[in-house]
Order: sequence, then structure tokens, then C-alpha cells
Amino acid sequence: MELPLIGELSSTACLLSTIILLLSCVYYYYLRSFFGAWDGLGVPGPKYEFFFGYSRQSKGKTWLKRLDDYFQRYGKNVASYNLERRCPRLSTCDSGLMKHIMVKDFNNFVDRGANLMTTSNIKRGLFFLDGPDWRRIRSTLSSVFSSGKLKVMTSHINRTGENLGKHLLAKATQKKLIDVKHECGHYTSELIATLSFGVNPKAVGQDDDAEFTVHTKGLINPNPGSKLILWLLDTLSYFFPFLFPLMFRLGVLPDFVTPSADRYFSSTLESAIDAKRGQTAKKHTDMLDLMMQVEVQEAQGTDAVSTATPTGRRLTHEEIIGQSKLLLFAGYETTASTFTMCLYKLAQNPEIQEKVIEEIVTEVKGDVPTYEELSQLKYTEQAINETLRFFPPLKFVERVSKEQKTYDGITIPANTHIMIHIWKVHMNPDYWADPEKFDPDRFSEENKATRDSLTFVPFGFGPRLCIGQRLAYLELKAGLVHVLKKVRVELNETTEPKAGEEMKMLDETFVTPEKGIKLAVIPRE
Ligand code: HEM
Repeated sequence: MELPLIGELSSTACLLSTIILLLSCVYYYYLRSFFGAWDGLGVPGPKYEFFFGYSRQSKGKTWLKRLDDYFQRYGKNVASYNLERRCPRLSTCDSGLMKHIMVKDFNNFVDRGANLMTTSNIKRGLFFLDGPDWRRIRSTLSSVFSSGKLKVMTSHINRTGENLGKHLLAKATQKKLIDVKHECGHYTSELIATLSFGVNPKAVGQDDDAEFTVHTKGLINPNPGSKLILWLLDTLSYFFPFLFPLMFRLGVLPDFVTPSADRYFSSTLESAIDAKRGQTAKKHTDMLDLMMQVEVQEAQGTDAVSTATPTGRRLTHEEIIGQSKLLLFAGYETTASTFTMCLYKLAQNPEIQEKVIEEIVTEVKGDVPTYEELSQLKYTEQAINETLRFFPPLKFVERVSKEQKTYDGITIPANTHIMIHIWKVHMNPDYWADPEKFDPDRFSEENKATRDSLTFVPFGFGPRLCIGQRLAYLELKAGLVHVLKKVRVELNETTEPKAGEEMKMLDETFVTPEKGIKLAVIPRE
């Protein structure tokens, strides 16, 4: 074997060093292109230190805890850079600034910039849309959630609620414990299926998850293998930001939406739409019916955006399928986890549970509550709100700024990714006295009148507020009425966490207690 000559070696080394130097220069200028955005603006934060300091200072801590460290150190507004999106990032829990972003200067912060890497048409769902598409579809969907439509939905909700009440009473009579998340999940999954597209999976009362529930749970929940790949790529993309979009385009990245669940819902929805088209002169009650009323027939060659009416109320067939999938996803986990945590908190605080029962008994005259009676349940709503303050199903909401502007001395550069940290607002002692105490009276009319409304934002705020907020309250109140008319919930020696222990969640994205929640149910009469 011939050995390479010294001269050849040095020229190879020279070539390699030049390439490395060139790549470093390109990478440096690439980072500089967005890494200077906070310079001279005076907003405190780790900024450049973020790059390495993020992991070094906060070893072994979850990202929420790490962020908490930053809030402690820098205050309510923390400036850094979002390496994945290649833009400045502002993390905030400042109710004053939130008011500018979410309400006063909303037009500068319309977009959420949520880029879901998927080929599914759920991407056409309201949550993921920006700009004119978001405005058009938001105004169309608003009519689906009007008081009149919600009133009609109450009878569907009562049917499912009654079944849940009877099922829990049977468990109570048999002295069986209940897995609260399982029962509440079946309630909300049955409701969202019925209300969204008139299909009843009859989930309530079943031991196993119905096919519908399995797919709803799995829709945007990559399997552990995919999660690991996504996590690795996510970490690598801090150094090679082009990696994520490139691999997605090449089709080698796991889809964020589970393909089997996506196919299941596409075919279920297409069948439901076909069946509905075949019907003549019927009452329109579910969300799919309502969306079909404003559908633009693509077959007629009309383009939804350019032919939108002045009120912007038009939807294409593809958008209807996308909205339906999104409503399933958005409406299932959020409401199920709130119902679960509310029952848990009521079991932990029997005197508060007693007050809720008392109100239900006083206000709800018959076996099933009317829409009007549900709206009279003030204390019950206070208990739901206090649960949402403790356990907001979404930890943060996002916005992207259009132009650089200054609000109360804080300058936000253009194209900044803003993360509004709901959990930090809700647990902030500057806004809430004794935040760790569960106290529904914080939401009494008198207390509400003296509180800054931006300090309680489980559904977001302003024009991009959760569109399903009123439906969620309706489902939660009706659920509580049907359950508490039949049974009381109590802690049991198997209930986790034990008194004084912190509740651990499976991950930081959703409110899913690591060990589930088991409660005893006691018949009320
Ligand atoms: C306790 C239950 C729920 C909670 C806590 C919740 C929370 C949220 C939050 C925080 C946002 C973002 C708002 C913002 O950026 O300002 C949101 C958006 C949204 N939610 Fe909910 N949600 C719940 C139930 C529902 C239900 C039942 C539905 C529909 C069936 C729904 C549909 C949506 C949609 C479509 C959006 C996107 C709105 C837009 O971008 O215009 N949510 N939700």
C-alpha cells in the first residue's frame, strides 16, 4: 500500500480547513441574520447565552422549570431567540403587555404561526390558519357556536350526560372505584362525535375505548418511536435549522398526525357528508350540518377565497373535513382533562363539592337541566374556573408580530414569536393571593370586578380566543350536574397523589396525571 505524500496530506488538510472555515462563516452570518434582533432594545433575557446556557444552567430540569428560572431572573418578559423558526422570541406572563398583544393591537399579532408538519388536511383547521384564511373561516365558524345553536346542542349533551350519571351510579352501587380520566374522556369523546358530525360512538359506560375514542386520542399524538426521532431532530435543528423542513419535504420525517387516525376520520367524515347530502328537508343540528350550509362547491369551479362574501362566510369541502378533524382534536382532550381535574378537586375539597351540589339542587328543577338553568349555575362555573386556573389544558398561546412596535416601554421586533405563558400568569402571586389554594370564590362577581381580566386566560383572549369556550362550559356544567345529581366523589386510599404530594403529569404539554386518578363514588340518595 502506498502512503500519501506529506504534500498531499497538507493540501487535503488545507482544503478541509477552508471548507470548515467557509461553512463556519456562512453559519455565523446565518445566525447573525436573526440573532441581532434584540440588540439595543433593552428587553432582558438570556439572548445569546440561550444557545448554550439553556442546558448548562438548568441541567435535569424540564423546559417549564427552566423557563420558570428565566422568569425569576429576568422578570415577566424574557427575550431570547427561537432557533427552530430563526426569529426572536418573547416569553411573557405580563398581563399589561398581553392586553396590547391579544386585544388592543391585535392587528399586529393576528397570526399564531403554528406550523404543524403534516400532510393531513387538519392543517386547514382554524387553529393552524393565519391571515385572511383565518379571518374568513373564523367568521364562518362563529355562527356554528352561537347561543341558538348551543341551545339546540344541549339536548344531545343531556342524553350523554344522563348515561354518564347512570353509569357512575351503577359503579357506586357496586362499590367500584372509577378511573376519572377514562369516564370523563368517554363523555367528551361521545359528545364531540355527536356534536361535530352526528355520529354516536356510544363510548360512555364502556370499559374499553371505542374505535372512535382510540383514534381521537391518537390523532396528534405520535408513537414513542416517532417522538424520539422528532426529539432528536428538534435538538439537532438547533445547530442545523434547515434539517426539519428539508426532511419533512423529503418525506422521511414522521407525520405529526397519526396516518391511521387521519384516514379513519377522513373516511368517517366523507360517509357522514354523503349520508347528509342524501337526506331531504331535515333539521340542521350538528356542526357538520352547519358547515355544509356554507360550503362552496369546488365542482362549480369557485374558489373559496376569491369568491368569499363580504362577511367572508365560505368553506370548501376540504376545509370542512379539516375543521371537523380539528374540532375533534381541540374539543376532546381539553374538556376531558378539565372535567377530570374538577372532579378530583371537588373530591379533595368536600365542602366545596357540597356547595356545588346545593346550587345544582336549587337551580335544576327536573332530571335534566335546561340551557337556561345551566347558565344560572354561577358557583359551579366558579369551581370550573378555579380548576382551569390550576390546570390550564394549554400551557401557552402563541402569536407572531408583524411590525416592530413599543408598548409601555417594551419594544417587540417584527416577526417575533411570542409565547404567552398561561400557567405562569395563573400561578403568579403578583396576580393571585395564595395561588396554591383552591378557592372558587376568587371568581365571585365582586372579586371578578376588581381583577385584571388578562390574569385568567385558559381559553386565550381577544379575537383569537378559543371558539369552543361556551360549548366547553356547557359540556362541563351539564357533566357535573348529571354526575353530582347521582353520586358524590371522594378520595380513596388508592388516589394519587397522596395528601401533600405534588401531582406529576405524564408530560408538560397535556394535563395527564402520571398515575391516573382513582376516586370512590357514593350514591347520593
Ligand atoms: C376546557 C376546554 C378548552 C380549553 C381550555 C381551550 C383552550 C383553547 C386555547 C387556549 C386556545 C388558543 C386561544 C388563543 O390563542 O388566544 C384555543 C383555541 C381553539 N379552540 Fe379551544 N379550548 C377548549 C375547548 C374547545 C372546544 C370544546 C372546541 C371545539 C369543539 C375548541 C376549539 C378551538 C379552536 C377551533 C381554536 C382555534 C381558534 C382560532 O384560532 O381562532 N376548544 N382553545
